Order: sequence, then C-alpha cells, then structure tokens
Amino acid sequence: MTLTVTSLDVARSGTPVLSDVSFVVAPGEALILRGPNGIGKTTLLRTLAGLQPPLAGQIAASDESAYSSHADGIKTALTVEENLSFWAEVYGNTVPESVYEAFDLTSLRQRLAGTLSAGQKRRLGLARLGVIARKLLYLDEPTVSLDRFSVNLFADWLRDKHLAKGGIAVIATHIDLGIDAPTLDLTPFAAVREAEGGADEAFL
Ligand SMILES: Nc1ncnc2c1ncn2[C@@H]1O[C@H](COP(=O)(O)OP(=O)(O)OP(=O)(O)O)[C@@H](O)[C@H]1O
Repeated sequence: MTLTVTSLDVARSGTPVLSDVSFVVAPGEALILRGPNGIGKTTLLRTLAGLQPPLAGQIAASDESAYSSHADGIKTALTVEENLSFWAEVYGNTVPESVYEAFDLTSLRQRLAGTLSAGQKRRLGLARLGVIARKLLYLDEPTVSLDRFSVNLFADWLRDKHLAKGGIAVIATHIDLGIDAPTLDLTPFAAVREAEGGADEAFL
C-alpha cells in the first residue's frame, strides 16, 4: 500500500487553506508535516482521513485509515482496560497484551480513565492505535501532554510495531519524535486568501 496525494487543495469552512499539495508515502514510511500555527496541518489531515472533502486533487490509498486528533476519544467512566476492549470490539479485534507495556499502562489497567493525568490519558488515546490495527495513520500532534519518556515510548511503538510492519503514518508535530522520516513544510503551499489581504496592516 502506498499513499499518493496529488495536487490537493484543502479548505476550512469553505476558505481555501492549502493548495497544490503533492507527496507520496511508501509502506513502512512516515511523513512529518510542519508549518506555523494555522497553516492547515489539521485541515490537511482531516481531508486525508476523509472527514472532509478536498476542494481539488486526489488521494489514493488502498487501505482504510485511522485519524487521531488532539481529543483522545476516551470514555471517562470506563477503565483503561475497558476503553481498549471497547475500541478493539468496534474494529473487530482483541487487545494485544503488548500494548499495555508499549504505552506504559500496565499499572493503570483497572483505573477509571477519567482519573488519569493528561499525559496518561494521551498514552491511552495512543494505545487505541495499537488495538485498531489500521495500516494508514493520520496523527495530529500525537505527543501533546507527553513527557520525554512517553514521547520515546510512542516513537518506539511507531517505528517498531507500525512502520516496521509496513504501516504508513502522516504526522503533524512541532516536536522531534526521533524517527527517521522526511519532513514536509507546508508554508509554501498556503493558499492565497484575498479576503484576508491587508488584515494584518493594523498591527504593523
Ligand atoms: N472551524 C473553523 N472555522 C473557520 N476557520 C477555521 C476553523 N478551524 C480552523 N480554521 C482556520 O483554518 C486555518 C487552518 O487551521 P488548522 O487547524 O488546519 O491549522 P494547523 O496548521 O493545524 O494549526 P496548529 O499548528 O495551530 O494546530 C487557520 O487559519 C484556522 O484559523
């Protein structure tokens, strides 16, 4: 499976955000999206994941994808184990024992998710990716709230359990994950927004 994106134009609430974005990601590879706040990383990921239609261009991928956003999608009234079992069931899988260790959740298995710290919740949200087993991952700032140890855990999982098995990941991140992956700076692809022309002049 290869992800091929050709001449993609994306918009947020009808306003063009990025234009003419093209790239290819081969099996086992990741692509890091960079660019300043508001450039359109989230919008691009949402479009790639099929959550909104593109204005123009093509997205070709043979596998189904999973999108992980800032929100963790955690059920606070369920335990860590119950959360992962829930997601596994939705995707017709079982929870691999290895995800508890991979995301440092072993000692938290019986804890209600609502009582977890921000970083622990984030690790649980990321562990979801380990149970749904989608080959194509679109990840929006996956390491928000994580300390360096947890960032490294996630990077290890991504490299050894996802990419090493032929998976693909497109990741918007402001921090260095320490994985070997090319970077696409979206700055040159900013769509011309005529309606905003001169709006910043008041601050000059
Ligand atoms: N619901 C919305 N309605 C209108 N405009 C929006 C909406 N959400 C985002 N935008 C605008 O769309 C543009 C792209 O936003 P997007 O969230 O894709 O950027 P980003 O690169 O992911 O930013 P960040 O690094 O801050 O997360 C921004 O100018 C933003 O203000």
